[in-house]
Amino acid sequence: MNSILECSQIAKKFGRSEAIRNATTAFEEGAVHGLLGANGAGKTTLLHILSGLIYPSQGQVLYDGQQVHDNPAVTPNICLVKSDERSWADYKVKDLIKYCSLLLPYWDEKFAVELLRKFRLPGNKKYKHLSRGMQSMVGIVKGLASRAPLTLFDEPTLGLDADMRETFYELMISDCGERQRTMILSTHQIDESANLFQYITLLEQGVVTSHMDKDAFVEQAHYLQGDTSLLLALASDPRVLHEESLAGTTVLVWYGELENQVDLERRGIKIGPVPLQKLFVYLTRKGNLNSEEKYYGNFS
Ligand SMILES: Nc1ncnc2c1ncn2[C@@H]1O[C@H](COP(=O)(O)OP(=O)(O)OP(=O)(O)O)[C@@H](O)[C@H]1O
Repeated sequence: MNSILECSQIAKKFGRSEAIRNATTAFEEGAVHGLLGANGAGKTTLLHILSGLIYPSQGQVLYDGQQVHDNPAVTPNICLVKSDERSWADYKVKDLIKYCSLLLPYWDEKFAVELLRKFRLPGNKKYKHLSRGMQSMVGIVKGLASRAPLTLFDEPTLGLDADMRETFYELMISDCGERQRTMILSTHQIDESANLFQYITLLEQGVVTSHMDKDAFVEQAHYLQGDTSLLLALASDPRVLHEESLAGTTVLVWYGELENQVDLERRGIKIGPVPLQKLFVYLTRKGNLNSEEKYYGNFS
């Protein structure tokens, strides 16, 4: 698959703190990408940089080989849906939609009206008077009806109920499939959106630690469950992300090649898949443990 968006050696400093550090990655065209990271990992900052909304302190972003920042030839292809649109507060929904239609060159008015009806959004209400979930819906209408070739959603399902989240996922899949749009979506609702993603980008403390095919990413992880005396011999391997033992049985979470799978199974160890959300949690915890001293050292 071709890459439509590439960023190389991106850094972003706010004062003395570094929100993004040396981020280099590329996003495949026509795919749905999941941007995952713990609170404060830098997802919003990275999405704002990728969309051209804010400048990196260092590095560059290329869309289809062209500079994103300060480039009017590229900007119309990109739509960013922020998680929090503070500047929309005093505008009515119908005026915001009108504004989007003027701003976004690929705007599909018919689709926008269909979405407004589907989400039952009241055109005459001001954005600030909408519930949190309804505010998210306005963002979703903007992002989907923009029909922008590259659409970035920052936590688009905040406050949405389960039915509306499912509706959004279905709309997203069908639009991406039919129109070859590229979408990058940051979310903390990993389990339920896991099926959407073809690629996963992992951000840890401002660093892109992984960008890979979602299935390949998940297939690298295994639960190993069985006799403690057998499994504890493996526990010191750096590929072990997590370990817990109870009453003679141990569970290890293994991330990486499992060379001796057949032998382990022969010795009674049960081996199973790790869901994406769990894998994310174990990877994040391990990353945090490794850097704990650096981050909390100032308080001791
Ligand atoms: N305008 C700003 N000024 C100062 N620091 C900022 C600013 N924006 C972000 N940061 C800092 O940059 C880091 C990354 O923040 P960011 O909002 O990008 O993370 P995130 O992954 O989106 O977090 P969350 O999942 O909690 O929304 C945080 O430490 C945050 O405090």
